[in-house]
Amino acid sequence: MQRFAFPLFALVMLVLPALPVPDFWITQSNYIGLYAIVALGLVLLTGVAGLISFGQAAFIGIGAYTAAYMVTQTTGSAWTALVLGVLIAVVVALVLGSITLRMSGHYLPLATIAWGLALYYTMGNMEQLGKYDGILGVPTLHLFGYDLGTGRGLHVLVWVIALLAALAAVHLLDSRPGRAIRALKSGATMAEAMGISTFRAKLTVFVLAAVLAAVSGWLFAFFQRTVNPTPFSLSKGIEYLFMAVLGGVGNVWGAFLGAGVVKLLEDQLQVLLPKLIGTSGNFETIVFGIIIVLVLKYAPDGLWTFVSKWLPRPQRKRDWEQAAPLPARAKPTPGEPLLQVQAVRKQFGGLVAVNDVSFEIRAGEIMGLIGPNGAGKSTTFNLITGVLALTSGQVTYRGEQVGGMPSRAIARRGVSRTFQHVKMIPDMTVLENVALGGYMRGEAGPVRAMLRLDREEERRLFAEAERQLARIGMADRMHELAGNLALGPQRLMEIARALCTDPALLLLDEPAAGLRHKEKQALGAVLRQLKSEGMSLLLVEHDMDFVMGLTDRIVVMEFGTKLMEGTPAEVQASPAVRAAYLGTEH
Ligand SMILES: Nc1ncnc2c1ncn2[C@@H]1O[C@H](COP(=O)(O)OP(=O)(O)OP(=O)(O)O)[C@@H](O)[C@H]1O
Repeated sequence: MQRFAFPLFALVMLVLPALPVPDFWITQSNYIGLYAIVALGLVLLTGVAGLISFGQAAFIGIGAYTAAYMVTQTTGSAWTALVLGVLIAVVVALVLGSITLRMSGHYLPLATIAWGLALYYTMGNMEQLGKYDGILGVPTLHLFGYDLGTGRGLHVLVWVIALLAALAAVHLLDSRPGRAIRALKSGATMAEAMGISTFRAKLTVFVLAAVLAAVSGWLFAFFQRTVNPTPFSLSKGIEYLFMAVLGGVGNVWGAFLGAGVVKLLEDQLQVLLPKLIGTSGNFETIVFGIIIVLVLKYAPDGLWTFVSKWLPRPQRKRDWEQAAPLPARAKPTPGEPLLQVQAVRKQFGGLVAVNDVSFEIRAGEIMGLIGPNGAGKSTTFNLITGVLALTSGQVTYRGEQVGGMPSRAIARRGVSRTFQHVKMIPDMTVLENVALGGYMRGEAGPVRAMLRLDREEERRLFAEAERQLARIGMADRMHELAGNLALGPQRLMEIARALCTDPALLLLDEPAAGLRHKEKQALGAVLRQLKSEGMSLLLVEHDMDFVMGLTDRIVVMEFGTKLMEGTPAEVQASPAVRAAYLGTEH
């Protein structure tokens, strides 16, 4: 059914101008199309990537003013203005994004507010742009010698662009770069551990949203045929955000629903409210405020959830059977020194969480890292994988100094990991989550993805993801949503995702925590199987039976220091370990 929904919707919107509908309908539909293009950018930016921008209206202004200025004040064509407007928006987005996106928290929203205000006053004070009166007399658009006008002709162009943008967004979200963007919301740590530059992914989506807004602004100039600062103010920027949130920020089609509902409701309220209240004013803003509070409370994912409930979730077609395998790295020979941790230290203010700890892992062995709560095991893990910066000490992997490298650089060298608290994208399938691990082994970028020129690589990634799921015995669950899995299968899925990175060393942070007895046995079998295939493993684990039965050697930590290192038998026999770890006396 969903397969037919898009062509049907597209058909209706494209033939609408040819039907004997009132001109008013066409005008409304033009507005909805223009708004939806902007809201689409916000769905990607806010809904998918979790970044908030109040400055989208300013990017629309860039597109609109560039078009209006060029066609009225210069000999430049409307199409040159489109290219230039988009270019300016890209440059502004790159500058704003480069400054703010490396920083966490509220820097981006604040910067977009400043940007929205600055552009509004710049537009309103520039003589060349007609100050607050703006630029009047923008001619209509011509395409192939045909005058598109401001009604039915332009409607076709507006909706072709809106629908193509939606299709491109759908394609992007179902691709290698799209999965990277979708991973942003779950926090940077997991994405970076999969080799993703989260900064680049954020910048990509921020620029994309700016481009969509600028294109909408370009259309807006020829639709209104006059351009002034009011439609590009900060309050309009908030209204676009409102459309995306109301429609459903997590879904491409939510942008269309949000744009439609806001536009139609706004018109109705503007007529109705003055009659009810007896005086005119922008009362619809108050009603919108109330609506958004209600929607956020009762349908936090927006109104689209009420529509999507009725649409079956399409299952991915398994078309990767013939796909060529992904390139794999040369594996170390068994016994080769793989990881050397030399006197690593981590201080958090006055607390020494890891105190000059040293150990070595050789290729093909399973090493355990144990110790009481707070001993510094997870911190040691984070130092090895580059999540935390070393205070001092060295980490050498296959002869190369990796201490101090960002975690994605370490991941690229073949060190992969799972997390103490499972980190995944709940609304993606198990297969897609695991394919995220293959990110470093592909190269398709956003443009290739939007144009659907990445399908061969996607097939190879999915074939690899399925192979890794089969390796841990979960291939039959690949189409399930990851968020619907119980904790045990989620932990196994994380291992499959780590395996999909083609690692030579796998770091597992409490893989058996929360697992039932049978699940632990299955996990033990999987890890033994991996070892027999030459994989090297370092695991932090609290379950003593699990560790003792599985590992070749164990490092015991206590209060941030290394207490001892030895075989499971030696560790079990050590009175010092018993005292420290099991809380018994010597
Ligand atoms: N980001 C941080 N800032 C300040 N202190 C931290 C931070 N991370 C860890 N610590 C402290 O460092 C010490 C070691 O913590 P860590 O999580 O490495 O221990 P652990 O051995 O993994 O414990 P558990 O088994 O409970 O996970 C603890 O005292 C912890 O409170």
